[in-house]
Amino acid sequence: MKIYEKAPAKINLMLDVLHKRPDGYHEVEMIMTMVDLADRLEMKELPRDTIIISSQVGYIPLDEKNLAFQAAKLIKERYQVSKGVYIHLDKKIPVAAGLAGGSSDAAATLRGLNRLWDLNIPLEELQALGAELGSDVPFCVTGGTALATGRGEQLTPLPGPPQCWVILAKLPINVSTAEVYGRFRSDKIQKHPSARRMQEAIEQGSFPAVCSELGNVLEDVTLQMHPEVAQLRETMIRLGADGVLMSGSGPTVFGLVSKESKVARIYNGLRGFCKEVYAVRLLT
Ligand SMILES: C[C@@](CO)(OP(=O)(O)O)[C@H](O)COP(=O)(O)OP(=O)(O)OC[C@H]1O[C@@H](n2ccc(N)nc2=O)[C@H](O)[C@@H]1O
Ligand SMILES: Nc1ncnc2c1ncn2[C@@H]1O[C@H](COP(=O)(O)OP(=O)(O)O)[C@@H](O)[C@H]1O
Repeated sequence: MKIYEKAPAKINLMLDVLHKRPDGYHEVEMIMTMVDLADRLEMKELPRDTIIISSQVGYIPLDEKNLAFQAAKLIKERYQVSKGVYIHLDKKIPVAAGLAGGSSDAAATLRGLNRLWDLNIPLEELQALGAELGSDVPFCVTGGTALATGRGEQLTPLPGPPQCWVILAKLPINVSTAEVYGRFRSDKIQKHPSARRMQEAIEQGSFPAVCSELGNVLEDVTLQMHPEVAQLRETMIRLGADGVLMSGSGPTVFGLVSKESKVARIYNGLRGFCKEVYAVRLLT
């Protein structure tokens, strides 16, 4: 039997870091939502007790470093499954981009193997398994829109933000999430974004309020390391995006745009100096 799962990318509409915890992680407050840019996973049962990963791209690990491999291994061990699985990752989400591509692949693997092997694991249990793989994986298990606290694994579902276009632009720069958190200094923060005000903006369905509440305290860290990301951000504002922010630890910058008539102009303007540009819708 063969099954398919979609693994969409996430963006952080706001991200605040409260403090560093004794376990080395940072306590965060984030509002995350999914966009219609997704990897596609094909999963096929194998009679042998093995996990095989393939992909059409050559720049991700295909061994135990792959998050889909780790998810399959975890579920097999925890639920004593002796069958194997072949997983093909059709990668569409840019890698190490702040869009949680690997985390979403891990979450899709958990959902997919739950179906493939009729394990009937409840969603909350899948999320708890996901938390063992990465801070963003529990959110990716259910998707939608949520307030994430703790190290990102404690989730409160929210309604979807008002529908709009999302223009994503990623320069060919690799950013390590651990390094960005490592360089973060809370005393350097001028203004903290507010989860409460972003939540209100979403609940009111106010697109202008969502745009004005966008904020990410990791942005300054990545922009200082890579000034070209700051230029990209400025260009997106100049081209007329209604709200602009870096997603997660970056380097992807996204622009929210309400009018379809503006999308082509912004997209084409960005393509001038950034090869990877996507114009997608929110997954509400
Ligand atoms: C910044 C965010 C925002 O959504 O996303 P990305 O930019 O990675 O997409 C997340 O907090 C990233 O989540 P994720 O990528 O799953 O991180 P993990 O694998 O759990 O952790 C990678 C490393 O980041 C640091 N880390 C991560 C989460 C957190 N709350 N505090 C941290 O300090 C730790 O150094 C950890 O070793
Ligand atoms: N299935 C996967 N897809 C993409 N990257 C993966 C995957 N599994 C492991 N990785 C590794 O995880 C790292 C972070 O990738 P990714 O999840 O795309 O970043 P981010 O969390 O910044 O969005 C990369 O260095 C990549 O090599």
